[in-house]
Amino acid sequence: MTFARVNGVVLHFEDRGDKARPALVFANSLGTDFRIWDAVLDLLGDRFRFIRYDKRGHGLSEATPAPYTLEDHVSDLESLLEHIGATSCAVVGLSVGGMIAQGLAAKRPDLVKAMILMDTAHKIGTADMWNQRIEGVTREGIASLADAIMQRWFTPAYRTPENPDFVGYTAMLTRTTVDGYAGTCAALRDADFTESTKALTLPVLALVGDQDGSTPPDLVRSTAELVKGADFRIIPDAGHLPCIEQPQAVVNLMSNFLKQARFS
Ligand SMILES: O=C(O)CC1=CCC(=O)O1
Repeated sequence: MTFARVNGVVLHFEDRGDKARPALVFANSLGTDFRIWDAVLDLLGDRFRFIRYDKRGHGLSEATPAPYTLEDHVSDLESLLEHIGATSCAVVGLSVGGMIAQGLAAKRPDLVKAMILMDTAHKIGTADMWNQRIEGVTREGIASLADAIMQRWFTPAYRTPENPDFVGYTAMLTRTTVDGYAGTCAALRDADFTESTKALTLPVLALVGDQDGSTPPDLVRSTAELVKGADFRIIPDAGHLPCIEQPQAVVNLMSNFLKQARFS
């Protein structure tokens, strides 16, 4: 396990593989930690340097008091990359992780050379929705929201108590700290990257599960359309976390894109 104090917070991260190889950086969604990328990393093999981390308040990273801003999350990742000496990378961002990717690409075009935006958008949800979520989590705990969240994360076929992976990922969600979860809901509530994402010029691939209940295909398509030349693909039989439900399809699309972007 590796930890570092950067930008005033202790982050848990992994920096795996030959540092001379192209660096792929993975940023997670709300209520998850970096283990959601296990299958994708296994399938990608050893072609890349893999950098993944738990954003503040998630996984084994420190939970500073809520609320957070998207700028906090962006600066955390920027500082972590500086700490480990990564000076050029492609960022793979899922959901709020995709917003972190967009924010970092806008802030540091010298650092982010390509981006894979997975089940994410330039703006996710409404202020009312996030305020209700913050209130629910703070008053009743994350477990009170787990059923509704799981319906957005996974397809009905995956979502059965007989599936040990489903049970495990539910535990991952419910063990997220209240500060981390509510703090990141506040960050999502207050973030709108429409203008900054429109100004991006790097290669972008946008992916989405066909049954994503949080950032549905039309929303992800509208984000891809903001960036000139961005590719948009729908992954069959997946909800909000295709890296878990359909890792091979994700890796096939990622590999083609990274080759075309000359990032492999
Ligand atoms: O909980 C959800 O609806 C899924 C989600 C929204 C933003 C994020 O990162 O995950």
